[in-house]
Amino acid sequence: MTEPVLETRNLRKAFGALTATDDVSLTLRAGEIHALIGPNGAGKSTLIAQVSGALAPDAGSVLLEGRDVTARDTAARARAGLARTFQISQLAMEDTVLQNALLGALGQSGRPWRFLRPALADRSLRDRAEAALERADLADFAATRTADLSHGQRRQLEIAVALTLQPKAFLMDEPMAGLGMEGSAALTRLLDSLRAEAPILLVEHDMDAVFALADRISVLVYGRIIATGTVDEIRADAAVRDAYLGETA
Ligand SMILES: Nc1ncnc2c1ncn2[C@@H]1O[C@H](COP(=O)(O)OP(=O)(O)OP(=O)(O)O)[C@@H](O)[C@H]1O
Repeated sequence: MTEPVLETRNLRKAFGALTATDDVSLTLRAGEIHALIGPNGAGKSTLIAQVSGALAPDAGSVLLEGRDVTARDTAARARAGLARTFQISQLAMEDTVLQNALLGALGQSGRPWRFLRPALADRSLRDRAEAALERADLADFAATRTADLSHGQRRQLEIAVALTLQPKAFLMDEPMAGLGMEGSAALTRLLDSLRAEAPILLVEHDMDAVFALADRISVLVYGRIIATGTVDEIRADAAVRDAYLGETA
């Protein structure tokens, strides 16, 4: 089997007496959506924070394309191709959709942000930002003020901003949260097609979305992975049903 795009090995993080992630090893392979599910407080956000570099593990490592990035900070991991979308929006609400996408492209080019105005005239940056908007189904909204987008469109814009980094892997923490049926359906379609460009490690409570999208699911309970498998395998797993899925499966 080819090398995973992203891998965690034996990640451990404790907060005082509480072990929030306990010896977590998982892989993200090219072309897949790997969903991470589990009850509230299971350690999902703590795990994502260690993968992104926001939180240093007590033990274990994170590998991107086989390279150990555990010592690198979030900015260095982002430059290396790890794209994260956030639970709390990082978008500049008064700027247009295109300006937000340009900020992403500009961030990757390493130029200082105060050069946004010249950047609007920079053909290569503009092309990259416009291509990302097109990819996220937002080409028609380039000139729209970001605050005027629907909730779901803002999520699409966050993904467009991440796409300007030309990522090797996505980390997504509850992208469906707060979306209505229409927004969830649009985002599900987008994620479904994105996996071909870069695999997605997806933390998500919306089980309809997880079951529709995931190639593999890992179930985290009290900081430990109790099962990893396909949708069918996870739905049929007695321990998972007891610990988490209950009647929803
Ligand atoms: N900075 C911190 N200091 C102390 N305890 C923390 C800290 N961050 C998280 N925890 C604890 O670690 C455990 C795991 O939390 P985490 O937020 O990772 O879970 P989660 O699976 O993401 O939950 P949710 O689904 O509610 O987002 C929880 O018991 C939480 O209270």
